Amino acid sequence: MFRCSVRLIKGLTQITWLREQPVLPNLLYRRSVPAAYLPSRALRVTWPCAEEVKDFSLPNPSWSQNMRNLYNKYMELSQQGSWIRLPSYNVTATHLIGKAEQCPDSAKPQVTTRLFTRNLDVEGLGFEYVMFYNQAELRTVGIFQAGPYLEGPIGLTHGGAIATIVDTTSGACAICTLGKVKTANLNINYRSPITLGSTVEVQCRVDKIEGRKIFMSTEIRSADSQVLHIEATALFIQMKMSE
Ligand SMILES: CCCCCCCCCC(=O)SCCNC(=O)CCNC(=O)[C@H](O)C(C)(C)COP(=O)(O)OP(=O)(O)OC[C@H]1O[C@@H](n2cnc3c(N)ncnc32)[C@H](O)[C@@H]1OP(=O)(O)O
Repeated sequence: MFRCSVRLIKGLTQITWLREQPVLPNLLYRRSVPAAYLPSRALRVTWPCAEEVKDFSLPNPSWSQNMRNLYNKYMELSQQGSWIRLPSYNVTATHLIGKAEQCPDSAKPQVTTRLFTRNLDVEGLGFEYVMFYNQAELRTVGIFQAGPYLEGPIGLTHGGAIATIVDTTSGACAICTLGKVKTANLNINYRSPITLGSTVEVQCRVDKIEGRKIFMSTEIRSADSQVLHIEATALFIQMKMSE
């Protein structure tokens, strides 16, 4: 599936054409697990292909009412077909292999890495978020609730944690649009602080695509849209076929 996605993507520069491409093959393309991500023998973490693999972008008891309201809004839009909820796991390789696919025996040793934004075992302490992708408009929306372990200034969210959410939400949009990418550049204007525990809406869109470069812009606003917290731009580079 990965080779197929790469073939489809190769040489494409027209946004209009990209709008017609399927989302999930880009997100869930299959590839072998790189040696660098395979485990040391000292640590043991459950392999993500286990049946009970958890999707972290579903509601949990730590979610605020604002978070639930925004989630319900985009779930309703998803049912109408314009948006798709992006599943989220705590090991990056799970996204690459896909939940439904069988683990190759060679990849079964226990993975020791965790996705940075999903590295806490207790719900609500760190990053609580869910992302939706709109394929027709090449946009993602992230609904983000900042937990108490993301503190920077007293009672406020750390700027690095905010940068992480910008990178993650705009990166997810770039991946859904072009396939595997890396962040090359991230610029953030912090307009007003995000209080710990509050819920905000992260709006990302593709500005343009030039060859392997995809330019994104992001705004973070309060749940009621009244307060502008962040304005950001990012550049992602599509990975080469050999990577
Ligand atoms: C599973 C769920 C995940 C959710 C999403 C998470 C997203 C998170 C993504 C990340 O955080 S990635 C980790 C942080 N990023 C890195 O570690 C990247 C480190 N840098 C690199 O690996 C390389 O520099 C990079 C891949 C970005 C580019 O190297 P390449 O060899 O592939 O590209 P090349 O140097 O050939 O440049 C290709 C084009 O991009 C341009 N370019 C590259 N870096 C640039 C830069 N920094 N600024 C502006 N332009 C840049 C370059 O000029 C050129 O333009 P032209 O095609 O017009 O000539």
